[in-house]
Amino acid sequence: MTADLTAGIRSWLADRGLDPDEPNLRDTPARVARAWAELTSGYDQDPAAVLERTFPVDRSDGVIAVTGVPFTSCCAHHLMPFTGTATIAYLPVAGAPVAGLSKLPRLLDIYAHRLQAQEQLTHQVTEALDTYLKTEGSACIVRAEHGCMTQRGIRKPGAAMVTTAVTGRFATDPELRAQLWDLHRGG
Ligand SMILES: Nc1nc2c(ncn2[C@@H]2O[C@H](COP(=O)(O)OP(=O)(O)OP(=O)(O)O)[C@@H](O)[C@H]2O)c(=O)[nH]1
Ligand SMILES: [Zn+2]
Repeated sequence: MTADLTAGIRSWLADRGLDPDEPNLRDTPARVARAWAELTSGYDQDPAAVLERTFPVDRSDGVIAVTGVPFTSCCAHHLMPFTGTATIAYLPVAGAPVAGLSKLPRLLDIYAHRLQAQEQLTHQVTEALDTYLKTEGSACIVRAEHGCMTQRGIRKPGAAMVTTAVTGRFATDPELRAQLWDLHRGG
């Protein structure tokens, strides 16, 4: 599979009228294959394993959030990068064990290292939180710039896509949702 990609890139360079053996291009097919292995490494990782390890806490009945989490992903439509930041939040069932803080960005990174639509990425994060932790709801807000929209096609640098996913009490309680947006804005 990696060999096919390497051969494909080499053939594309040649078709484009370039010399695949010139010094700057000689190792490019192998580099591209390595880069794509990294960009799609999330298919080999299990989100359940990330949230498996939890910790008991005396009180865990408020919103737990991590904000401003930078990420990079790749759009399934054009295979171009999209980059931005996310807010990830959940409301644990009172008294339930909580996940380690770093596990929320780890969860995002697993899904981001798959070929994505931003809406899907956003929902996959909340689905995983609700599936693998005891929550009364979860939320994810993603803001990102898509290379396929900023560097080619319509070419609108600076235009960002914002997507949200809310479940449980975040979906039904307006006060919680307002609190979520305050947290997202850094309040
Ligand atoms: N909803 C959504 N659309 C995306 C995402 N990433 C890329 N796209 C869009 O995918 C669409 C693909 O549209 P097509 O018409 O098949 O492809 P295209 O001719 O390259 O379209 P243009 O980008 O408009 O030039 C484009 O409108 C992209 O902006 C994403 O994460 N979510
Ligand atoms: Zn795209």
